[in-house]
Amino acid sequence: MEKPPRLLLSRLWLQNRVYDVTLNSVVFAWKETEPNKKRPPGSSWNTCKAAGSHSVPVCEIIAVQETAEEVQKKNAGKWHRVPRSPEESYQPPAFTVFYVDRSRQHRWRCRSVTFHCPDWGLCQQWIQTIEEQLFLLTYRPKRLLVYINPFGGKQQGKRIYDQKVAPIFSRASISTDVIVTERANHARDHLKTDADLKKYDGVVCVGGDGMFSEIVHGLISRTQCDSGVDQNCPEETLVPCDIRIGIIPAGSTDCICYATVGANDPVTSALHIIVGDSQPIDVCSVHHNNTFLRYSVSLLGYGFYGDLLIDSERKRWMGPTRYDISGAKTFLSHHYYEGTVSFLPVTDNVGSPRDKFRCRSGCHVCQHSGHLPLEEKQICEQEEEEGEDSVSEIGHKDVWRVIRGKFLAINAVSMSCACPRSPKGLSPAAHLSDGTTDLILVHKCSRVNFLRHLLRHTNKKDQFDHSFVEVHRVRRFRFMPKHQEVDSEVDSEPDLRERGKGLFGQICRDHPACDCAPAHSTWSCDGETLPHTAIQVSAHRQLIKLFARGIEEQPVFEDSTGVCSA
Ligand SMILES: CCCCCCCCCCCCC/C=C/[C@@H](O)[C@H](COP(=O)(O)O)NC(=O)CCCCC
Ligand SMILES: Nc1ncnc2c1ncn2[C@@H]1O[C@H](COP(=O)(O)OP(=O)(O)O)[C@@H](O)[C@H]1O
Ligand SMILES: [Ca+2]
Repeated sequence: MEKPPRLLLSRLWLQNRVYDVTLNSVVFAWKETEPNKKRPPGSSWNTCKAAGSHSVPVCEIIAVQETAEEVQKKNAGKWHRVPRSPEESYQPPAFTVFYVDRSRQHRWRCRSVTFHCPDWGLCQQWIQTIEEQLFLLTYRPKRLLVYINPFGGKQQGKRIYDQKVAPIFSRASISTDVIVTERANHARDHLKTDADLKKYDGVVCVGGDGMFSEIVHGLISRTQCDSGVDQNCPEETLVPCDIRIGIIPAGSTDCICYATVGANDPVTSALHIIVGDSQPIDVCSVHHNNTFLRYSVSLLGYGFYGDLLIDSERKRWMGPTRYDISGAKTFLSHHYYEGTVSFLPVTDNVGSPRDKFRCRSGCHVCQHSGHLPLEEKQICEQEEEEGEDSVSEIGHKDVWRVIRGKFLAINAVSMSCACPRSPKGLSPAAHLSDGTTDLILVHKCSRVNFLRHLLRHTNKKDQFDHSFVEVHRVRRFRFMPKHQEVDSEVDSEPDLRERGKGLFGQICRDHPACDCAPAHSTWSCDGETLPHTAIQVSAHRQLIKLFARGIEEQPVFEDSTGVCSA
């Protein structure tokens, strides 16, 4: 491949060493001319030999600025920067380049490198040329609308934004309008009706998955409303949202951030926003009959995760620990729920949920998964009673399958749902933007087996390799709880049944003589509960876009001598 023409080449100092520094439209690079030797006073700039080199893609440069001469001074026991005094030794004009540096575990850091120039004119020429190249990166955001949930996670959202994110946005010359939310659904309602979205290149959410869900609901509803699309119709093809969303993780699970970037780190996310990354994401719409309920991007869970969520909401004051306490309690209660799951398996997809390869940056499965219209397909229902061999219609395209059974958990995940609690996620091979969701059915089994299954979310073993677990990649599915199969009228109102109270009450649920337990669970949808248990779900391919690029393959680390943290 032909190299792009060089824009600048100069011999400059970096920490008293001499470097050949080059810039073309793709790469900014510096190569030490004589390693491990300081430039002797009065020596020529042109007598040094080539040695170790460093390079940064132009698209990963954050900013360039003229460097005011500063020195580190100790005052009252603390080091701080002060301008050089005229008596201090002469330092030539300098410029600093801020750029993305990859650290461990998919974390990005903003590094800087400062070059001293022999004259003022050359320094200005470098600054101007780099700025011109950055100006050409038109996909980078310049104006952002930021929503901060001050109560998400450990209630650190505001501090995280002010201390870690705002300074890098300002370094990258991004202007922001910041709204600290005052109530639940404040961000959603503002986006739906009030926000002047034309003013912005992106919306940033500082909070957890629940807060992100608010932003998603606001933007999707606004887009459908502007396009005249009826969200209540389950068969509608939804219009994708143009504006990208950035997530600064400050919540309890942070799975959407983790599964799209590979880390729940505010600085990493801020840098992905600044460089203008774009990652399309699938969204599931959830309906009850012809009524729209919610959108789901991460986990739509019935049984274990639904019960866990209900319990954890009462413990919100505990912060993220609430999920561990409620997780243990829900595990002990060991509820199973009867019902019927019908689903439309994907037959034309490149991937499967049992694949060993993962959805990563530039994923070919996501790029090549075609978009099938969602109109009703041929329906051929077959019943598969538990314990019997299932007879499937192999080779038959777009056939609905029906599974009636007793389930400990029914989970639908449109992405892996990797998070710090489960670094590989609920469905490790799920794809961010292939237009499908992975439907995981955990049939009734013993507590010990269920624990084995749960533990596998935290280690390298395959969590689907159990006789009581099945996983299907689907475009659509439906669920009908058993108690509503006979009388579908029951579900015309939201479920308001009283649940068994307390841990003991829940454990008694399996005892036939005890009538204190509910016949159904509650759906948890990205951390919110749904008012109905009978639902229809459709996956919508690439409905929203994030400032992310998918998880990058692990980089090779190299020592960046002469480079310091920003
Ligand atoms: C014995 C060890 C068992 C460990 C099992 C761990 C499996 C964890 C999988 C977690 C998947 C999380 C999917 C994401 C869900 C979020 O949308 C939702 C709301 O998040 P937030 O707004 O940030 O609070 N979080 C949950 O539903 C919590 C799931 C907690 C699981 C322990
Ligand atoms: N100012 C606020 N007061 C109360 N609740 C809020 C506020 N702003 C947002 N929320 C709600 O808080 C819930 C949890 O937010 P989130 O940031 O996801 O934290 P967590 O990850 O801890 O659940 C979301 O459902 C969101 O609607
Ligand atoms: Ca998907």
